[in-house]
Amino acid sequence: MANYFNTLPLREQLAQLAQCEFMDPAEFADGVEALKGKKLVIVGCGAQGLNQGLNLRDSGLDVAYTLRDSAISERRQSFLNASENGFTVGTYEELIPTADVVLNLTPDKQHTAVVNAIMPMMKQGSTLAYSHGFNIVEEGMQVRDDITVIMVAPKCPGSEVREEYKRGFGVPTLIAVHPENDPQGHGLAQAKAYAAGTGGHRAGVLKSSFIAEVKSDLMGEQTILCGMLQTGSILCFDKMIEKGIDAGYASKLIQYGWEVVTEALKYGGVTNMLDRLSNPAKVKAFELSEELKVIMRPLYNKHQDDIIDGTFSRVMMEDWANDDANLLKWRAETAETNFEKTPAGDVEISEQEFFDNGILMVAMVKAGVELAFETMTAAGIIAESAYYESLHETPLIANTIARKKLFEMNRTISDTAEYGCYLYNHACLPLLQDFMQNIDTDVIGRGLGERCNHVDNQTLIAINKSLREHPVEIIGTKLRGYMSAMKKIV
Ligand SMILES: NC(=O)C1=CN([C@@H]2O[C@H](COP(=O)(O)OP(=O)(O)OC[C@H]3O[C@@H](n4cnc5c(N)ncnc54)[C@H](OP(=O)(O)O)[C@@H]3O)[C@@H](O)[C@H]2O)C=CC1
Ligand SMILES: CC(=O)[C@](C)(O)C(=O)O
Ligand SMILES: [Mg+2]
Ligand SMILES: [Mg+2]
Repeated sequence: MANYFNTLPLREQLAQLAQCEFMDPAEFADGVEALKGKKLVIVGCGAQGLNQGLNLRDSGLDVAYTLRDSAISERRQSFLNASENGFTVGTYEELIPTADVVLNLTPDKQHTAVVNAIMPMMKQGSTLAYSHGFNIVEEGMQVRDDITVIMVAPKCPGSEVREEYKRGFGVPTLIAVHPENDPQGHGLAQAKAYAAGTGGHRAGVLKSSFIAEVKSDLMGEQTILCGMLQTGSILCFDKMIEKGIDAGYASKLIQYGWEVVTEALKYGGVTNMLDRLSNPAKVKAFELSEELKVIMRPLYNKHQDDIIDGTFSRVMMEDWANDDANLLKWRAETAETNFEKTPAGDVEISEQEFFDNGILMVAMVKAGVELAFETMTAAGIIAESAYYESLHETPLIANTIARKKLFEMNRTISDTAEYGCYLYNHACLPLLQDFMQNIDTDVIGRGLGERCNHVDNQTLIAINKSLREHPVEIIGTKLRGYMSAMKKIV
């Protein structure tokens, strides 16, 4: 198999990257009807598998799980996830031949093996569904001609797919039909029904392509969503300890701070996040963010370039072939960081204090969101897709850090995302060393205090204009307008 994207002429590559159409909520008027009475069999019951299955069942669909024999015989967590939630669990032989739709929710690294194992058992005219296009786009998986191939990709960690559904909302979702596999022409109807079943249609659905989803998802997860939050956590914590801030306070400010400051993003974009600061703090956060964007832009470009030309996938797949040696090593190293090893203190931090004492965190989020958005759109990704993959998903990732720090984030995201997050972290830590030399507790840990309350009007006017006119804010205002059912988290 070869990288599918790299086999296409540039004309087709650009066309596929640009596939992105915001779907009017009216297009989901039929809800899950296209899948009603169909047998949905999910392969894998992990982050996406369990949470999507719970939502699909609550939406009235017939859902069962098929797991590899060892998961069942050893009663592994995936077996417990499915059985303890009352789902039928069976082997491939028992369930795949009965399935109308097989949802492949196993780790990307396992997709080729899994699809090769289940495809011979899939009935004529059935459907194979993915939640990330890696196997099709980066590995070039060839699926039997009679099988419909679709994708329903939540722009969100598995845990929050369920939490937002339970709140009566959902998460932005990209859907696609693989152009090489839509023999009955019902791929889109099934993808729409699947998206409605997960609740994605309440937040917003983009009619995308496997290529557009992969090339944006890999970029968002490696940079702003996971890489920036990991690097920012480590740098901000170590700086506060160096400057004598209480370790428990520093740990809590970061662990919960990302969630608090990015919740402001969710409701009102970067503008609202900075508006939560005092004017002197806003000016400081803007200046730090501009400095960070200059330093980090080459790194964001490199990540996007390596994703587009397949270098990232090739390097990661070499680690897959080496039994995940680097992934496991980097996971263990992350666990040994001071931030991860320091429990959050039993100290009260008000919502506003997270902003006032976390100016650098606000600056990092602003820089990461804008850089990721700018880099994705420069690579041909459409603004709506880039928005969901940068600004909107950041608070959803921050929710996982609030639960159990970087451990929980890296446990909840896919192994693909985790691998890319570590690549970014290893490059960004040294990149920001000089920048961090000039950082003090006024922007992380203690805040500006009252000594600084003068702001030049022209400067503030220019900053407010710049914030409001960034393209991520323009498209964000439009897309958040469709999210009337969005619920508060903090
Ligand atoms: N994690 C996330 O938040 C997101 C993930 N995705 C995509 O969703 C898909 C699933 O990812 P995710 O939910 O993170 O995966 P997880 O690692 O959380 O779960 C994987 C599941 O697959 C099973 N599994 C692992 N290896 C095999 C194998 N060789 N054969 C059969 N089953 C296997 C595991 O069970 P056991 O090992 O017990 O057999 C487990 O149940 C991926 O394509 C990912 O890119 C998309 C958006 C977000
Ligand atoms: C959660 C999500 O959207 C990621 C980061 O893309 C993933 O886990 O692969
Ligand atoms: Mg993603
Ligand atoms: Mg991903």
